[in-house]
Amino acid sequence: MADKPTACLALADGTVFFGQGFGATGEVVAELVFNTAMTGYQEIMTDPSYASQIVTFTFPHIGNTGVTPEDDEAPEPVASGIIVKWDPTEPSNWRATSDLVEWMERRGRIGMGGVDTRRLTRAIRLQGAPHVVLAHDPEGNFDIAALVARARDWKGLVGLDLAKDVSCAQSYRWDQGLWSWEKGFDEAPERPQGEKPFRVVALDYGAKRNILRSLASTGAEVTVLPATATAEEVLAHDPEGVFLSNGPGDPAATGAYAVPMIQTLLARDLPIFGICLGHQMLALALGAKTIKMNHGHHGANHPVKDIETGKVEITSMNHGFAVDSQTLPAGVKETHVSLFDGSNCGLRVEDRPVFSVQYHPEAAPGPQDSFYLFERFAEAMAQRRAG
Ligand SMILES: NC(=O)CC[C@H](N)C(=O)O
Repeated sequence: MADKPTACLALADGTVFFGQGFGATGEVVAELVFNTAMTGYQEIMTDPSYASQIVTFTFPHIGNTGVTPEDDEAPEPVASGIIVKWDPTEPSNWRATSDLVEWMERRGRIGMGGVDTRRLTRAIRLQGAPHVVLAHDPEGNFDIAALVARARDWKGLVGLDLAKDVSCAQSYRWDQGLWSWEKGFDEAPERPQGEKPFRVVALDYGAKRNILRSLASTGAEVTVLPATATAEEVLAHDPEGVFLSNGPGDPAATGAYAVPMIQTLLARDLPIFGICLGHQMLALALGAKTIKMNHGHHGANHPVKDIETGKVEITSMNHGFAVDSQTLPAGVKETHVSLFDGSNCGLRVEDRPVFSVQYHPEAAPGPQDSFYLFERFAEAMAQRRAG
């Protein structure tokens, strides 16, 4: 590390970490979380669910595969910043079109290297995801007291509705490729001759692209609607299935629009599938409650048990809120639990094709054990078609 630190991370409790800044300069206030994935930093940074969060990576080598537009989960990085063990290295990857530092600089995202990320991760685990300010100044001038005060004054994610901010402005038809566990990118799904694709409406609360690709690859024609779309607007597309996406912020803060919209849809006989924020909002619409977790789950190696089959899936995770399984009403079954802490990871409505999971079956990055959930959704639509 050079002599004078050029980046500074101030926690609301007064703890300060110094390091070398890279990417954009300036300062940003956010919640700090740690992510344990070994690869996929670009997908993580562009996952819209990371709005108002800074990610510290526990894996030490971040940046060494560069960046490529193919790996963007959204048009821009959404995470407010990143903290890494050491400065990103020169990329060594035939797919790379740019390096991480330049990419972050052009897109206004602050990075800090040279940090003891193990110590930082322990601090997050002990005190819960802290409110922080990350500052990068090439001159190394920091007003520490002011940074700590700003972190302390920030209200945090509880009660914060961010889904409608990161959602698309207008509805559109997904036509940007496919992805499937068996075929990888961009191979057309094989559908029986003459069979029409399923009409799926996907509500965009901050949807990752690989979710939309995965839906399309199971034979769906996906129409994406903005977060604030009403039930009437959804039903005007005559959907055969409705998908509720992942997204940032507090699920309970979407009560003004998403939850009542989902309740109206639940009165119809429609397959509904939700992921992450979509799972939490579906639970709220069914009458359950959500809670803020201590430090959440962020990584690509989280074991989850399917209670009904006993099978364990290794999953990709990114959430700081969770459904309180004690509050699931009669007729709603818990289907999956985290083997790390027993928290709720899935639900289904008994005798109806309505289900959701807390984790990310589309991976990006992560293991692909859970892709079967997209097939389950397609199967539910096929059954509905068959009458
Ligand atoms: N990935 C997501 O959809 C995250 C959902 C929600 N914002 C949470 O942190 O729990």
